[in-house]
Amino acid sequence: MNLLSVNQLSFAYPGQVPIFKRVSFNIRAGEILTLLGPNGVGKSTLLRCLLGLVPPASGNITLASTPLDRLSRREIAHHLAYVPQDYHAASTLSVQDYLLTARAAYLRPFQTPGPTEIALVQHYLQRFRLADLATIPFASLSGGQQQLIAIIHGLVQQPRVLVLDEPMAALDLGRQAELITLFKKIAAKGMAIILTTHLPDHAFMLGGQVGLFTNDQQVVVGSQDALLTQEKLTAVYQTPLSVVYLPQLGRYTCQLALSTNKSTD
Ligand SMILES: Nc1ncnc2c1ncn2[C@@H]1O[C@H](COP(=O)(O)OP(=O)(O)OP(=O)(O)O)[C@@H](O)[C@H]1O
Repeated sequence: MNLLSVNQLSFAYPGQVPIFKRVSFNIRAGEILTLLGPNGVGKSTLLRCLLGLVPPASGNITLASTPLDRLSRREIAHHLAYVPQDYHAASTLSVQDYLLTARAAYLRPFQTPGPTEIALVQHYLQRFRLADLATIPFASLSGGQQQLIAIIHGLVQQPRVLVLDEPMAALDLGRQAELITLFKKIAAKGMAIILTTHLPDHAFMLGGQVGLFTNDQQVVVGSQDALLTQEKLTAVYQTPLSVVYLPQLGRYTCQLALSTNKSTD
């Protein structure tokens, strides 16, 4: 069964040319979809459409068999968690209190989180070896720490579909490896994951489907073999790229086709 269906979706900001036209794809339980494309092409905008935060010009989105526009924000939050790119909240909440807000959709009005919610937050903080940050104000964390806590916020919500906007942009290589491993593990247990990234290697490591934003307002969704080719990626990013197979890792890598030779300019 599809958890999320996007059918012929088009979007334009008021008075502007369309960002994307007639995008269609389905996400089932346990699937990973990596969205790739240049700066400003519309990746975050598509994610905001999936959240119902901005209305499409045409087309429709179905979440857990119900049209998205018939679901309340609370109902959407039961199915879908969103980790935005601009999570840098000037929040004075402690890390633990900030993470507890992820459970809001499951609490009654004015009900405060209890031991079950606190244990869930502690579980994820410990899993990421961040338990000592629990009492620190979220706003005082480093950029990478804030990004990790924002991702944990999405996990604490325990959604069926986890949507993340450039979740690895501020993370060191060790944390990126940890996150890619975790995403594969939770996808194997049934959570669907949609994320954006600027590194095709993230897609190669994650496996799953790819959504490639082209420069003509299209988003092509399909297999890595079909879409993450040297020719297609070079055309999308408008710079020479080299896609080569790494036999020792059993996967492809995409590198900028720049050498260390001195420029002759
Ligand atoms: N609220 C808005 N009103 C008008 N235009 C907007 C708004 N938000 C974004 N845009 C424009 O829509 C286009 C797509 O922006 P979006 O943030 O979706 O791109 P992106 O692919 O996520 O970019 P990046 O990789 O740089 O994060 C950009 O040209 C941006 O300037």
